Amino acid sequence: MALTPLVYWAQRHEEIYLRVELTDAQNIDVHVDENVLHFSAQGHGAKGQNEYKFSLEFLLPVKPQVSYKSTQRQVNITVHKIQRGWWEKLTVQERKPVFLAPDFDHGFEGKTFLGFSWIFVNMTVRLFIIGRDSLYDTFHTISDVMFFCQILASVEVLNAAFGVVKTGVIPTLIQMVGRNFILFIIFGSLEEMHHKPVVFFVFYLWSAIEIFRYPFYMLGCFNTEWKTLTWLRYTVWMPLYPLGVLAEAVAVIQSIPIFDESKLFSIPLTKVIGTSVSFSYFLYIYLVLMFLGLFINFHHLYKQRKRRFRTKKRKAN
Ligand SMILES: CCCCCCCCCCCCC/C=C/C(=O)SCCNC(=O)CCNC(=O)[C@H](O)C(C)(C)COP(=O)(O)OP(=O)(O)OC[C@H]1O[C@@H](n2cnc3c(N)ncnc32)[C@H](O)[C@@H]1OP(=O)(O)O
Repeated sequence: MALTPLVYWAQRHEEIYLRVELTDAQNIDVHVDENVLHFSAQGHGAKGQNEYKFSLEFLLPVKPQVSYKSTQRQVNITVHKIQRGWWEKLTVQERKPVFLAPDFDHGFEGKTFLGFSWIFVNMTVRLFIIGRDSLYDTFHTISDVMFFCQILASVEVLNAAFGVVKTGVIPTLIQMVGRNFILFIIFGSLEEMHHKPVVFFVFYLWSAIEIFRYPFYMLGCFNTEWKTLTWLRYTVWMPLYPLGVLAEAVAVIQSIPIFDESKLFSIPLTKVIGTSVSFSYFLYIYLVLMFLGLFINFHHLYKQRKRRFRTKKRKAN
């Protein structure tokens, strides 16, 4: 007897993603006929090894060509919308089919937002309660969550590279490389940096922008906009980005004598010469790259801001 598998769904403006919970699926047949997706396969699902089937009639027109990929754990199906836009639900039926559920795996923005909010609130509260002393132990109290958030945020580069979101790969890459370099190399590898107040300024400036940016993306996923939030997302970076890069530059400069002394990451030259090239030479080059990166991303964000507010004005007319 054919059973129904569990199906999770998510959407982007141009695509629908279905994740069918079937392990080792075989004899897979997926096709769209008159806007109805038909799926059948043999595999191991919620009711053991069996034949599983389902059909879904989409809310709005989709292209008849579907693509799918079967992994050991699931079958991933991608369907392309004919018209770009956000659907309020997936199917035409009034009631959602029982086997269908939203796929929250696509919502990394939510987790990253929670992480950065925790950082921002925690640092603010500690500053009010402990005062200046809180500047000296930011790394010990915050770094684990910051590592987690930054690793999650690195997904943004993949999203940009695979065209999941409409954003440039280069600005996203600059942002990711820039932050991870400071977090993992400058702060992460040098214990001497952990108690410096600069850690507080870097973490505070990073998280201050993200508490506006991620909710803005999250609302975008639901095709919703809150004007004040949009304004904040496209304005707050103006003072924060240069200040953030300045704080990062201070961290790099403070780390140079430590790298020189410890010889960490220095490149040993041959025994005949008997010396090594200090990592600090790379850091001097990096300082120049930082301001180049700042210029590229400042220009990018300025263009995004103009595009966003120009489109809004045009829509309003
Ligand atoms: C090549 C390597 C070289 C290495 C050199 C290294 C040098 C490094 C130097 C630079 C160091 C910088 C380190 C960083 C410091 C700081 O962060 S300081 C603190 C302040 N920081 C900021 O203000 C920057 C914040 N960051 C950003 O804004 C982004 O990361 C960005 C990449 C710089 C720009 O974002 P972008 O996505 O391009 O712009 P948006 O307008 O926001 O988005 C475009 C559209 O895409 C949609 N979208 C994007 N992401 C998502 C998502 N996750 N989910 C859903 N949708 C998303 C977004 O909604 C937009 O769509 P539309 O609304 O339809 O336009």
